[in-house]
Amino acid sequence: MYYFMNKYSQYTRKGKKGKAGIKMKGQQNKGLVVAGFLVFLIIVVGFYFFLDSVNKTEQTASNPKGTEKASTQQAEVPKDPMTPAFTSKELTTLPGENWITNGGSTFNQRYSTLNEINTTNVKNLKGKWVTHLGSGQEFKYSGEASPVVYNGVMYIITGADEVSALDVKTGKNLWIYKPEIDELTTVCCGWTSRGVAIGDGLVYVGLLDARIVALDQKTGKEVWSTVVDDWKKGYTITSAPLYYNGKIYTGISGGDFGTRGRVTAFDAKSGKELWRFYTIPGPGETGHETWPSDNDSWKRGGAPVWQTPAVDPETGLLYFSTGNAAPDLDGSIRKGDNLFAASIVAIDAETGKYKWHFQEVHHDIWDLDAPNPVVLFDVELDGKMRKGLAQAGKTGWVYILDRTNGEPLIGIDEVPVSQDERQATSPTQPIPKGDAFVPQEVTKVALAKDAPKYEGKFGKIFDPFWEERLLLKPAAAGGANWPPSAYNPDTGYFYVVATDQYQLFTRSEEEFEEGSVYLGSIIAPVDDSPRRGTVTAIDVKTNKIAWQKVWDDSAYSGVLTTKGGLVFVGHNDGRLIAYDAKTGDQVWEFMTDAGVNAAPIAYEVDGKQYISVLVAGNSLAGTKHGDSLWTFALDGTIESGTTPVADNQNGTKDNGAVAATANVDDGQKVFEGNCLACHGREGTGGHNGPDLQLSQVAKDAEKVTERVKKGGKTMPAFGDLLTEKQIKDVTAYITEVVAKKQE
Ligand SMILES: O=C(O)c1cc(C(=O)O)c2c(n1)C(=O)C(=O)c1cc(C(=O)O)[nH]c1-2
Repeated sequence: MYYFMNKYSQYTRKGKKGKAGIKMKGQQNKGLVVAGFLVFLIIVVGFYFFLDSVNKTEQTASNPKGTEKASTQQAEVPKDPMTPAFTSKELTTLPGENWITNGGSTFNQRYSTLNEINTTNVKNLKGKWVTHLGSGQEFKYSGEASPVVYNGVMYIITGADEVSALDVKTGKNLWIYKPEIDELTTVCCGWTSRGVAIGDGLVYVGLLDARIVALDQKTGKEVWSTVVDDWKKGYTITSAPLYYNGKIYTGISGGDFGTRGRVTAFDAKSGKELWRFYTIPGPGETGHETWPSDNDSWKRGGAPVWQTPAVDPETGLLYFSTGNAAPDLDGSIRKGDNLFAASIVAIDAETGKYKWHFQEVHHDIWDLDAPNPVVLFDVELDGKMRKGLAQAGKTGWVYILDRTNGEPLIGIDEVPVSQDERQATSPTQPIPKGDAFVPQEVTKVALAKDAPKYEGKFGKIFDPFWEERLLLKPAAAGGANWPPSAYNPDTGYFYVVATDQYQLFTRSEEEFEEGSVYLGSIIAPVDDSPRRGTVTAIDVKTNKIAWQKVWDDSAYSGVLTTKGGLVFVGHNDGRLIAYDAKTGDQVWEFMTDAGVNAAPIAYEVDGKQYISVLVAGNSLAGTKHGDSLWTFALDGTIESGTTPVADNQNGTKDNGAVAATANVDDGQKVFEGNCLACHGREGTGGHNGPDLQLSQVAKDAEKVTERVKKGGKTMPAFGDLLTEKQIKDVTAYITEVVAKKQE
């Protein structure tokens, strides 16, 4: 690429020739001395500026793996961090030195071939560096991204959609990209991003305002920007894009806003759209007949794709899983199976043409869809190597398929599933043989009567005035939600983090209005019911559980597994934990400074293995927020639990003067920054949070203030996050504006 080329490139190449010519070592060759001097100069001028100067094309040709060492200097010559147009082989190779896609490779296995850190020595693992990314501490931001690393530079995105390039040796920030994003009012599930893609000298980012942008890898400046759809209609991007074969693939979120899901391919160099595959087929396309209602329900039928797809160059297919049909919780106005919602789908990676699908829940009305990324693996079954694909559903089941044709690798039966009689039109559900990793329950209750297993009082955080409701498990949050699973070829186990919790459902009528939440009914957490998390190893040959850890909180981070026989998972309480991949025995833990709600990665620097993870909390999991990128190594010196909490760099905790009177407009801003993700716009219900317009608590200022300060079981306490003035303002907004709307 042109703009990486400059005067230093020739010298660099000469230096490399010198290195390559080890036979020349010791010669008082003038050229070599010049080359050596230049290498020295380059090192002194600094890692980044040196790399700025390298001609990528020539480097790739002369040093494809970037592994040569300087013969004229003790210090190593830094490798070229400018990413080439990665070949499909590079992208499918399981990660070792680098971690170049969101899921480690286009197989999404999140398995590192490094084993320097292993079951024997992991007890010595300590923090090497911690970098505060300077954004993302506000409650509305969730830190869900895995970093990518290429030749010494890491790229990481925060919940504020700010991208940082970090020097992996020191954690030093090389540049930071702060996108210009409008004041968004329709972000369905909070401000978050699950990562970026890299390749061909660019960093590719999906933004919450439904744009996809490419950044210059060395400066962080925007090179191109393409609007995927209109955020005002509810479209948004939270997933990491995928770079493959000169293309960028991205899905789109917004299933709860009556959008039409899709995967779109763009030209990686220009950002030009190449094709789009709608996850709700239009007239004449395969699957359109599964939307028989003659009310155009398919046009706003959801089925978003908010995970990074996987690709297998051998099958030539792009694989991804899909979200809920819309409206999520009212099937009566969208009869039929509603393809391709709650499904695993395979399309031609080059043309975007449909190949096969597997629907996990037909005509889903519970929001038990399929947001967990698909994982590809090869496994020997009955003496034959098979091309497998696994996906962990919100249903609490793992679906294991043959990725060449979408047929189950292990049996899956169609069985009737309990659905509400008014809404169901197709009451069957594919249930895999094997073990579900969270118990299944869909229980109908009338008011607070006879809820099996759950003995608590309903509606602790809101008043029980609904006439009819259902108690469900798993809840809409899962089962397995977005936190990515991993596959370890050494153990043959598929590792899943999941949540086992109840949820209340009640029916309400809802008209479609463009750009507004379109759920169809209401779901809400059950404040005093038990919530557990599970970390589960599933044997892909049998679909049976090999081991399982049960936590007393949700497990909401994602998984890294390694050749060192380890499984790393983050905990809501701030710990990063390592288990023995084979036995599930806990072998290490380390306390960081906020909720660990993102999947860790592994890579190598100067022959030493590092583990990195974004530690920034999650609004839906209700964990403590932060803005740190933590990196661990065997020679690290930072002790567990010793790093101070980062200063809040976004000013929400200003401890400023408390104004005498509350300001409703200011309260609205506080609400939109902190409450909207769960409670929805104007409090009408979002994800996990009840509809405040129906709430009795929301009418009472004292109770609102108390709830905001102290939180409830599933609602976090904001007492430490907001100032007194902000709490007053938001109380005024809720009681004077939101709750009044019900009258
Ligand atoms: O339907 C959608 O488009 C959509 C998008 C997202 C998202 O993009 O974050 C979530 C969900 N649904 C969802 O159902 C859900 O439980 C969820 C949890 C989270 C999160 O960030 O923790 N996002 C989302």
